[in-house]
Amino acid sequence: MTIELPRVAMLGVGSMSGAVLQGLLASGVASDTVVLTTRSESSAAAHRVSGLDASATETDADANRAAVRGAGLVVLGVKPFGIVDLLDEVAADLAPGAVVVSVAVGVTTATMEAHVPAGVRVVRALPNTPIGVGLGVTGISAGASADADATALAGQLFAVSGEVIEVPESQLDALSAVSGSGPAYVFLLVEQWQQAAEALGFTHEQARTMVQGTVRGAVELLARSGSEPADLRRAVTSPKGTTERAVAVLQDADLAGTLEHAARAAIARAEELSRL
Ligand SMILES: NC(=O)C1=CN([C@@H]2O[C@H](COP(=O)(O)OP(=O)(O)OC[C@H]3O[C@@H](n4cnc5c(N)ncnc54)[C@H](OP(=O)(O)O)[C@@H]3O)[C@@H](O)[C@H]2O)C=CC1
Ligand SMILES: O=C(O)[C@@H]1CCC=N1
Repeated sequence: MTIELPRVAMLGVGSMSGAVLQGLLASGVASDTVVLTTRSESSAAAHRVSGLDASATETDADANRAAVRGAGLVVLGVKPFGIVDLLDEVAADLAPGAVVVSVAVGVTTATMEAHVPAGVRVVRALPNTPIGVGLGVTGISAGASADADATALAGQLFAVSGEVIEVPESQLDALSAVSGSGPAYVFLLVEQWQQAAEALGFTHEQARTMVQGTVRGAVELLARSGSEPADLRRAVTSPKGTTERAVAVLQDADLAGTLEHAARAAIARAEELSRL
């Protein structure tokens, strides 16, 4: 999919927005469509090495304001507690009708709308880092200020590199607790599973091949077969066989309950962040 975007200003380009940027460039968006800012000069310099227009607030106090001038899309990629200050900094320089998209967890569109001029349209998105390899999952919600065009434009940023789910804003932090944070859950599972394999006497390399190869293969099989995971699990689990014993141990650990508990802890933290 190739897309036409207006000039895009990305304010704060770290792990998350950096992955969104990677996805955009991989999809064919021209690098001169995008202007970037970071806090540190070292981060901006790293982007300039890749031929991008990047400046740092550390060395140019006007960097954020300059970046948003004339930008039709402004992507906020700073930490949640930095969003309001950043909006106050750039508000007077936002183009009339600009679409401001925040990827921050916790900070509501109503909060953001109170810090931008009338006519600026605010959208929230919660992507995840696999968007950098074209396999993102992004939740998106329009603020009261955003019309369908604004939401569609913002959605394109993420749809070029994965799936986009539009949800009511009241569900966005819960979506983040599933798919936004989700890659961390998968990486933790892989880490701990590899540790278990090493405890059984395999080398780190062997454990890596077995666990990562199995995860990749199982996910691909799930995607290509179109089957339910429970059916594929049953196909591995021979009655009275070995997997049955292992799965019984895992089921005793109440994985569903533990994952729900983890997600609720993330949602509670998003609520705390919304009050900072
Ligand atoms: N990481 C993830 O998987 C996800 C993160 N998010 C959201 O993304 C946002 C960013 O998180 P993450 O990418 O992990 O954080 P990072 O710390 O990796 O990135 C933050 C970026 O903001 C820059 N920055 C900080 N202050 C300013 C400023 N005043 N002006 C311009 N740039 C600034 C930093 O510059 P420098 O590099 O110089 O420090 C850095 O590039 C958060 O709000 C988070 O809630 C949402 C979904 C998933
Ligand atoms: O941990 C965080 O706060 C961010 C939001 C979702 C994933 N990372």
